[in-house]
Amino acid sequence: MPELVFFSGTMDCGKSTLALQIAHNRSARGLHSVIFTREDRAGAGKLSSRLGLVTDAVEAAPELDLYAFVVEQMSRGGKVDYIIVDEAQFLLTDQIDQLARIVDDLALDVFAFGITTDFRTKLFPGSQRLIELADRIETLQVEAMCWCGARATHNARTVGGVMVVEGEQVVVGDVGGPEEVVGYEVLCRRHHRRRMTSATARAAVLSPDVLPVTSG
Ligand SMILES: Nc1ncnc2c1ncn2[C@@H]1O[C@H](COP(=O)(O)OP(=O)(O)O)[C@@H](O)[C@H]1O
Ligand SMILES: Cc1cn([C@H]2C[C@H](O)[C@@H](COP(=O)(O)O)O2)c(=O)[nH]c1=O
Repeated sequence: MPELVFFSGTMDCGKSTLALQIAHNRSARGLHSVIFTREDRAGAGKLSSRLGLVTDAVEAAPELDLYAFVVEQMSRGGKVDYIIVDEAQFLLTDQIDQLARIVDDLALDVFAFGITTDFRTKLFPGSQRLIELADRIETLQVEAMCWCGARATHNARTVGGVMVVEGEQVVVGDVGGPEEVVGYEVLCRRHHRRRMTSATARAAVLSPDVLPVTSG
């Protein structure tokens, strides 16, 4: 049975790498994919992994009907065996419904990859719809780690290394960049709740505790 599978995890846990591996293994056996992505860091129409691999993809802009796009490809004689979608959290809920229709009406597997929650721990609409519709949800096995060594489960947005909780839901960016710019850091829930990034934890260790001064 064809399936809609949602591979989810934090940022930097290997989702795009796995998407590229699935595409590689299947294309080595003569299977043809349509690869959709949206707002990849490498630019429009690219699916890139931090391991340095990159492939061309179809930019799933908000106005693109993914079901109609695949039907069009097939009706022109294009061979389509399965679909890959990266950065699926950025898709509109209607576009996730179109993916489910691709599975059900065109009998194609759809492998969607994305983060579930934003920097405020709220579900992205695209991810919420995937959780609602997917046949299967897979958590990636390579654990991203918090600075404390625990499994990272949440994505923090940082400015100058300090976690922020205000701002637009979508700001394309990366982990591990220079601290002065807007970036991201993956944290365990405990440290996300305490807004403790690696930079603020370091600063806390360096500054001696200030004892309360009592008079008299
Ligand atoms: N220099 C490196 N050597 C080995 N593995 C790396 C290196 N840089 C990144 N990675 C691996 O790549 C993963 C990120 O892969 P990527 O597919 O870009 O993640 P995602 O799409 O989930 O954000 C990291 O978790 C790490 O396992
Ligand atoms: C948490 C969070 C992330 N983003 C952006 C940042 C990146 O461009 C992508 C995630 O890509 P990855 O391949 O999984 O690292 O999402 C965002 O726009 N808003 C957020 O809250």
